[in-house]
Amino acid sequence: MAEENELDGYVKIDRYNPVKIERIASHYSEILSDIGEDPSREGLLKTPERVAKALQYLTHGYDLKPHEILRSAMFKEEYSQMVVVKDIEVYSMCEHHLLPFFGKAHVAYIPNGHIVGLSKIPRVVEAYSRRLQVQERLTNEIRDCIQETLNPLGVAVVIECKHLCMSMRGIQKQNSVTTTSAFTGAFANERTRAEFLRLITASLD
Ligand SMILES: Nc1nc2c(ncn2[C@@H]2O[C@H](COP(=O)(O)OP(=O)(O)OP(=O)(O)O)[C@@H](O)[C@H]2O)c(=O)[nH]1
Ligand SMILES: [Zn+2]
Repeated sequence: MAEENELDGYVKIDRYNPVKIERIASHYSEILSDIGEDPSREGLLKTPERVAKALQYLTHGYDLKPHEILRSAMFKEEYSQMVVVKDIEVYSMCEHHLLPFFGKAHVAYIPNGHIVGLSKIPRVVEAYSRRLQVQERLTNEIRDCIQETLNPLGVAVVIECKHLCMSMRGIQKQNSVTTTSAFTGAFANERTRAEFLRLITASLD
């Protein structure tokens, strides 16, 4: 079982649950046979176990507690301008095909007496993206977690992703990007939302 630190909701993801690994691996051994492969050939001998570990890693967000992650680093501060963390890499798996979708998340909030340790925002993105997801729910869950924990004046989340289920199979559109967004509070205001959108499209150079 992944080992949990009760204090901050983090989980050591280098520890695998051996019982689950064995079970998942045995399912994958059958899947290999079902697709016409020979699971006993040399190159595939360790594949079921590798896939089981990869899958456990790719879904380790279920073991994380994003609200606690945020609560572990909240600081009283009178800063009341927009805080934006942009270009956060996202790697998730679509719940319909178990294929990856990946891209970037941009997150902003307007503090209301408290700020949060900056690294905790990408950690929240990780906690929700390392699960089976649809992009819309991922977007809303990140927004809700920040709103519920930090109680800021507003939260904004924009996610842009490519879905492999739309490029390497199915409709096979290689370049389509899906954008989702979710806002609360002050971001209902058109000017505030426009400032956020300007900041996430601005470049540092
Ligand atoms: N809204 C939403 N849809 C998604 C996401 N990821 C995958 N999908 C879609 O989920 C849908 C599942 O539709 P189905 O018709 O049941 O599955 P399918 O026959 O494999 O569909 P195709 O992909 O069109 O071949 C597809 O349209 C996918 O593009 C996501 O994050 N959000
Ligand atoms: Zn899909």
